[in-house]
Parts: sequence; structure tokens; C-alpha cells
Amino acid sequence: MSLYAPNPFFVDWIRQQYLDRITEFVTSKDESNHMHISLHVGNAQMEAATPSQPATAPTTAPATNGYANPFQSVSSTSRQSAPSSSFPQNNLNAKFTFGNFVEGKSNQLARAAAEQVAENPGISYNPLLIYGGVGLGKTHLMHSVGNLILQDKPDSKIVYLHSERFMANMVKALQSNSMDAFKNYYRSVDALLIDDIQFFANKGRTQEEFFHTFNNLIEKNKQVIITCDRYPKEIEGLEERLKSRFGWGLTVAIEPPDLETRVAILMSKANHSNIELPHEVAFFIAKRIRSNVRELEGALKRVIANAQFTGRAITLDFVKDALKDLIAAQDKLISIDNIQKTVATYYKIKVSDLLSKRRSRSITRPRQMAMTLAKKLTNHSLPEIGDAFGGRDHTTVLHACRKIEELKSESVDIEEDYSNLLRTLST
Ligand SMILES: Nc1ncnc2c1ncn2[C@@H]1O[C@H](COP(=O)(O)OP(=O)(O)OP(=O)(O)O)[C@@H](O)[C@H]1O
Repeated sequence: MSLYAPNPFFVDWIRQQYLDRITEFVTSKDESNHMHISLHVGNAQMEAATPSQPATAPTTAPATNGYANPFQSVSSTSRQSAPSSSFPQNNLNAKFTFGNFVEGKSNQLARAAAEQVAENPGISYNPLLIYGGVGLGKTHLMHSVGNLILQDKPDSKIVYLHSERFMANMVKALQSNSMDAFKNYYRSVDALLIDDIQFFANKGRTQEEFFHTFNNLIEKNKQVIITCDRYPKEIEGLEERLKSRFGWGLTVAIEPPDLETRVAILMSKANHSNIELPHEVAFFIAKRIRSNVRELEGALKRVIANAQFTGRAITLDFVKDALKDLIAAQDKLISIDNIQKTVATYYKIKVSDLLSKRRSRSITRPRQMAMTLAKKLTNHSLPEIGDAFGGRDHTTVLHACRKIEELKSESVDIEEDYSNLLRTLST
């Protein structure tokens, strides 16, 4: 049996995603006969009449209510009247919702903005840009928006994709002369959710294409949501015109969660897995695993798996043992040493300057910043931190922490330095 699709994308896509299922389905109708199905570019009637004519839309193409993705990276509703109910596949992860996103100081703004966008897509903030280090919930929030829009308006065409996928699809389209289909597809959506935009850096052609898609969607009041692992203006190799357009809507940061939020996330995840997690255990894990939520989740999964495997109760001692290598790795990662090196590199000074007695502003500020970060990110006491900074007194460390706190609220530069360093050290 021959099936026809309008272009090589469809052929590839159907071969990879559906051919087995189609074969199985057709064979199940006539079990005596294993049907061989071949896929071609073209159209059945045309093929029969004049095989050499250019392909047009096939009569046998899947019914897709107009937005099947020939580029294999779609997200949209699954409400299809197509041969297969999962046509096209839905890239929105239904598990990522606002309901299971734990709110804390570090993500409050991003979450509120995302909720606003989900309630008024294309109207409130367009584009919405969420940035922050890895594993902090950007993708989760993005999917939550998509899922909520779909819940309210199931017919909406939502496309979620990673920016590398956008690029790969564009390259495929270029290779097979299908740029029109590519453009039409991405410009026909109600919301485009595009993850990790930093991957566009130095990809001129992709940026060009995205630029036009972006403009087209924004002009039509279609929602665009973008995530990025850093403040977009910091991305080298990203065109200025894109950077400036990203700022048209709202740009919000997600910071690493504070201790209380980490505990709340653990409790919530454990609760969803029907696991009773003693509070002191959640507190212990949250205190030791600080880098990001993905790591936190990983640690909890490991604890749960170990407990189920060994049949032991989740006590503090059990968890200390189950996570000992992870904790050792974390401790190594955020050592005072590491903080000093990172801060020195950031401010382009030497580590020895941080430890020295020099008191010029260009050294004092970075030193205070490094002390503050050491207090925040390690378990060391004030005297231990003072010691590590050339044998200073604990009151100096305390003063440094207060000073930076004060400066952060007065100076955007200091606030930005602090956030940048925190992000670098926490990821
Ligand atoms: N506030 C939160 N509440 C509940 N779960 C969270 C929260 N933040 C992150 N997570 C979970 O942590 C994991 C990582 O989150 P996510 O993939 O959204 O991170 P990300 O910021 O997009 O990272 P990356 O930059 O690596 O793509 C996911 O399983 C997500 O559900």
C-alpha cells in the first residue's frame, strides 16, 4: 500500500512517528496479511495519472484542523479529528501546571506574570520573557501557561519548542525548499512558546527567521513567550534588534529558591508521590542541595527510590547516607574557595586581593560581595568566613553582609552583580 504526503517533512515525520502504528492498524483489519506500507511525496491521484508532476496536497494527508506540524516539534491541542487521536503530538507537558508550581520569593513575579499571560494571551505582556539559571522552573512556567490557555480555549493553537528545534526545523525546511510551509506554520499559531533562546547566539539565519516570525505574531497580538538562561542583553552573538524587541513586553527573572521555598517544593513533590517526608528531612535536603530545583527533585527521587528498594523508613540518618556523595559534590561546588575565584574573575581582580589588607573601593566591594555570598551559599559560620578572607574578624563579615544588602537596594549595578554571581555560583 502506498501513502502520500505533501512534502519530505511529512514523509519523514509520519515514518518516524506513525508508520508502525498505521501498519499495525491496517494489519489488524486483515490479520492474514501483513501489509507493507510505503510512503511517498505526492498525491495518490496525481501519482496514478502523471507521476512526474509536482506534488500538491495529498488527498490522503492527515486531517489536522490546519496546524499539524510537518516539522515534528509541535505542541497544540490534541483535539483532532485525524486518523490517529494523537495527531499531531502535543509537546505541552500536562504535568507542568500552575497548580504544582510552588511559589516563593524567587519566582513570585515570574509566576504572576505567567498567570496574567495565560489569562489574557496576546494582551497583557507580549512577549513575556522569563530568564534565570538552569533548573529553576522556566520551562515549567511556560508549559503552565500553555496548558492553562488550552484549558480555557481548547481550540487555541499553541506551539512549544526548544530553540534548537526551531533551528533544526528551519535547516530542514531550507534543505527541502519548504520555507513557505515553515513560515506559515509558525506564523499561524495563537501562542509560540520558545525555550532557551540563548541557543540562537551566533546563528544569524535562525535569528533572521525568528525575528520575522516574532514580528508577525506580535503584530497580530499572538502571544510569544521566551525563556533564556541569562538576561538577554548579556547574550553575545544575539542581534540588537532581537534584544530590543524582547524588551517590548515584560522581562522577569527567576532566582534560585530560598531555603523555605526549597523545603516547600520538597514537601509538595513528596506529597504528589504519596510519600510522607518528615519535615526535618525536607529541611536537611533543602539545606544541603541548593543549586536548583532539578537537583532538589533528583535528590528526593533518589531518597524515595532507596527507601523503596531497601524497605527502610525515611529518617534523617537514612537520608544522610543515601545522599552522601551528592552532598559531598555540592559542598565541593560551593566552597568559599570557589566563591572567591568566581568573584575575583567577575570583577577582574586577583583572589589574593580579596584576602589582602587593601582597602580601596575597587577591592573592598568585591570582598564584601564575596563574603556575603559565602554566608548565603555555604554553611560556614561568620568566624570561619572571616578566617578564609585573610583572617578577618566575624564582625567584618557581618558588616559586609549588611553593606551589600543596603547597596543592593540603592544601586542597580550592585543588585545586578549580586544576581549574576548568585546565578553563576548556583548553577
Ligand atoms: N517552583 C517550582 N515548583 C515545583 N517544581 C518546580 C519549581 N521550579 C522548578 N520545578 C521543577 O524543577 C524541574 C526543572 O524545572 P524546569 O525544567 O522548568 O527548569 P528550567 O528553568 O527550564 O531549566 P533549563 O534552563 O535547564 O531548561 C522541573 O521538574 C520542574 O517541575
